[in-house]
Parts: sequence; C-alpha cells; structure tokens
Amino acid sequence: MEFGYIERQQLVDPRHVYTYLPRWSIGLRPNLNLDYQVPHPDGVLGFGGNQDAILRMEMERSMSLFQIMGAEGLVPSLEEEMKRRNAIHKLKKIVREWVQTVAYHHALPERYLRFASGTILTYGSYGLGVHNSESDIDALCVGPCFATIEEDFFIVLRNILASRPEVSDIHCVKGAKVPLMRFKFEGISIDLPYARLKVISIPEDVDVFNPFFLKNIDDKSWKSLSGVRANRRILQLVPNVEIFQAVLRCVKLWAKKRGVYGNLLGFFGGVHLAVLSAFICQRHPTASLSALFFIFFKTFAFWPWPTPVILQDGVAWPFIPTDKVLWMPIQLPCSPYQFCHSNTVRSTFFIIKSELLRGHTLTKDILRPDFDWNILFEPYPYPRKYEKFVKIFLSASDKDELGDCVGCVKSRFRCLIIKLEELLGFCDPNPTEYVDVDASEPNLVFYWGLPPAMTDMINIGHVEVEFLKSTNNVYQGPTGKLKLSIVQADQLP
Ligand SMILES: Nc1ncnc2c1ncn2[C@@H]1O[C@H](COP(=O)(O)OP(=O)(O)OP(=O)(O)O)[C@@H](O)[C@H]1O
Ligand SMILES: [Mg+2]
Ligand SMILES: [Mg+2]
Repeated sequence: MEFGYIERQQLVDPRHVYTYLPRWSIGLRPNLNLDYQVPHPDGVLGFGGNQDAILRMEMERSMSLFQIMGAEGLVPSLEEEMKRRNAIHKLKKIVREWVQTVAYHHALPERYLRFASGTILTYGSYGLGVHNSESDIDALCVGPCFATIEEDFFIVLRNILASRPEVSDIHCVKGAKVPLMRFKFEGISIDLPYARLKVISIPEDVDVFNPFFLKNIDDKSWKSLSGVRANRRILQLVPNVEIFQAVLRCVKLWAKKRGVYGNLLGFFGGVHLAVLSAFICQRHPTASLSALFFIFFKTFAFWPWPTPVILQDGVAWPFIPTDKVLWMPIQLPCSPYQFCHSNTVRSTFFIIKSELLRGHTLTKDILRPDFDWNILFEPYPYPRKYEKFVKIFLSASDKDELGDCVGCVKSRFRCLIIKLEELLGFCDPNPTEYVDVDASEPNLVFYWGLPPAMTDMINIGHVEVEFLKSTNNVYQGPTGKLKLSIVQADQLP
C-alpha cells in the first residue's frame, strides 16, 4: 500500500530502488552519482499543461497541508499563546529584579544602580514562531557585566526561580556546550542559557548584532548568543516569514513522524531544519507551501553532501574547514559562520537520506488526483521494519534524579550509536521515549532498531559496561540505573 505506485517508478528510475531497501541496508551501498540540479522556482510543479488548473491544484495541496497542521495541533491556541507570553513577561520581571539584587550585592555605586538591567530574548522554535503546545521556550537570559554565570546565574537566580510557585523541576546543566538552567514555568518547559554583556544597562530588546553590545564578551556568552543571532538572521533572510513558518512546521512534522528528529540521536535538530527550510524559501520567493515542501525533498534528497548548505545573505562567506568529519554540514547564518553542531553518524546519515528520498518519491507526483499527504506523514513502522532492538532502560528512585540521569545519558547517546555501529554495521536510534508502566521506579525506555545479522553474537553486557564508563565522565550526581538488552519486535510496547 505504502509504495504501491512507486513500483512503476522503480522500473524507470534506478534511484528509487533505495526506497524499497530496509534502512539498514542503505548505508552499505556506494553512493549513486546523481546529476541533479536544484529545480527552478515557481511553477515547478506544472511542466506544461493548463496553468490555471495547476495553480488550483497547488492551492488545494497547500490547503490540505494547513489542515493537517491544524489536526496535528501544530498551531497553539490563543489561550496557550497567552500563557507563553505571560510566562515570558514574568521571567523578564524576575530577571530585572535579579539584576538589581546582584547589583546591590556587588555594591554597585548608587549612580549606576538605577540603570542596571537585564532581559530575556526568546529564540528556538518559539522565537521562529513555529512552536506547538509541547515545544519548550528557549529563552536567553542577558545579564550585565557584573553578574557572573557561576554564582549570580547558577546560584542566585536559580534560588530565586526555585522559590517561585510557578517554577518546578529546575536543573542546572553546567557541562553542556551552552550551559543552561532547565525548568518548568507554569508547566511550560524553559531552556535558559546565560549571556553576560560588558555593559551595565541592557535594553529590553537588545540588538544582538550591534558591535557595541558584543565587545569583549566571553566565549560562553558568545555561544549562548549565537542561537538568538542565528534565529533572527534566518527571519531577516527569508522573503516571506509566514510561508517559511508553514514550511518549517511541515518539515518538522515529517521529521518527527519518520524518526529523523533529535540532534542528540544524530538526526536533525530544530536549527538544522530551520536553515534547510529557509534555504528553500529564499530561493523560491513566490512558490506556494506545497511547492516549497516538494522542492525541499527534491533538493535535499540529492544534495551532494558533505557540500555544506549555506544561507546566502549577500556576502560570500569563507568556507570554514573543520577537523571533525561532518556528514551533513549546515552553516549558521551569522558570524563566525560555524556549522550547526551535529551528532550525525554513518547510520543516521543514511537513515536521513533514505527518508528524504522517500519524501521525494512521494511528493514528486503532487498533482496526481489521488495524491494524499498523509502517506508522507505516516509514522515509521519500527516493529515491522526490524526484528531485533536494543532496549535502553533508564530508571531512578525519583523523578528529579531520573531527569538528571536521562540528560546525562542522552548527551552520550552518540557514543552508544557509534559502538553499536562498530559491532553491527548499523543502528536505527528511534527517538521515541517510552515508559515501562510495569516497573516500580520512574523510568524511561528507548528501543533502537538493529540489523538482523549478527545481533545474537554481540555481548550487550559488554556494550553496557563500556557505555556506562563514557557516562561516568560527565555524570557525578546520584546514580540512576541503566540496563541494555536485546529484545524481539513483538516485545515492543
Ligand atoms: N546543534 C546546534 N547547533 C547550533 N545551534 C543550536 C543547536 N541546537 C540548538 N541550537 C540553538 O538553540 C535553539 C533551540 O534549540 P532546540 O533544541 O530547543 O530547538 P528548537 O528549534 O527550539 O526546536 P524544538 O521545537 O524541538 O524545541 C536553536 O534554535 C538554535 O539556535
Ligand atoms: Mg526549543
Ligand atoms: Mg531547547
């Protein structure tokens, strides 16, 4: 059913053979050299034929995408939106008061005291306007020169937040590339990194591109600011923000349904998909939503990786070489033009590629009368595709401890994927998180697909020990439990 009509294509176009192969076999094959060219703008869908009819069809396809977005709850209700705005408003107030407290503790002279201020800048999916009711709010706390990250942010502000009735589940993630506090504010997940500027007074909507505010800032602050700067640049570069938001929502939905969303597992993160979507929107300023979604697949299914994807903004960027092997380099559109951090490994690269090819195969006949978007968004059927899975079971005596332990283990998932890849040649890290309701302790479970051959030969106990060693380097808190085992498809929840 799923690929019923593709069979015909398979006869004429050998590259569609790939869509038939299980994900695990794709990586074992040499790359086909496809002489592919990015399609030319507008009207891409209608080669010849009646232009009016084509436009009408395109509009219909775009409308059904909007309906799917609504049905999937991708657009938050007005009430949810107000709740988020209110949370940010309150957070800004807390930050302003915190700056005053810290200024007082640091004995800031009276004449400066009344100017001392800080602010909150939102970014991530919320900043781009593509969040849904489940998304976190990525909020950068911007503080003045005298407020340190170690004491004033991670201790004083943390205690202020912890004492508020709206705040729960607060964790400090100090060891991350971008150190942050993670907590719930009135039930909404907040990621709160910190940037310290070398000024005393910070305007509420401080210009993150103004060199005056960026002078002499430390490395951590620079990294924290880069998220906000990248997001704002993306919004400046796309020709139509609303269409870009719709494309990105659709692309994220597709990636989540097909199990290729989650940077920690080696798949796309929000920022990667934002740059890829912006890239398409920028090159096709007048194309409709359905056309852009089609072009997205057509472009990236055959992208000559590792050629980097670079959003143009009128200046020729230097190509910044890196010593790390990058499978899918995607450049951030703001100085210093680094690549988005990525955990992609060989397995996840080929999984992403195979899903992009599937996307292209399914959307290239978008104007067919019986075309249906729902097939594109069908969840990836793991239990049908793999016989064996590695089960990763994490548990702890309470929810807080589990939160810490999960954060740490997830940050080391790349090591585990690489280990399994070394032993078995392939691993499909399904990002879905399950809970074992029969277990007595709070827990979280992952099931990653494995290739059929050789699974019986690996010593999963040994893999567990090796993986635990790698997590011990980053996790010194009270220990949660980690158990790896191999299970059959029919043991999946
Ligand atoms: N791998 C990365 N490389 C560079 N910047 C990143 C990376 N991951 C996150 N960021 C920055 O942090 C922001 C928030 O990341 P987050 O993981 O919350 O994604 P998101 O786009 O908000 O999607 P989601 O809806 O899943 O939360 C991104 O928009 C980006 O600016
Ligand atoms: Mg986010
Ligand atoms: Mg986040």
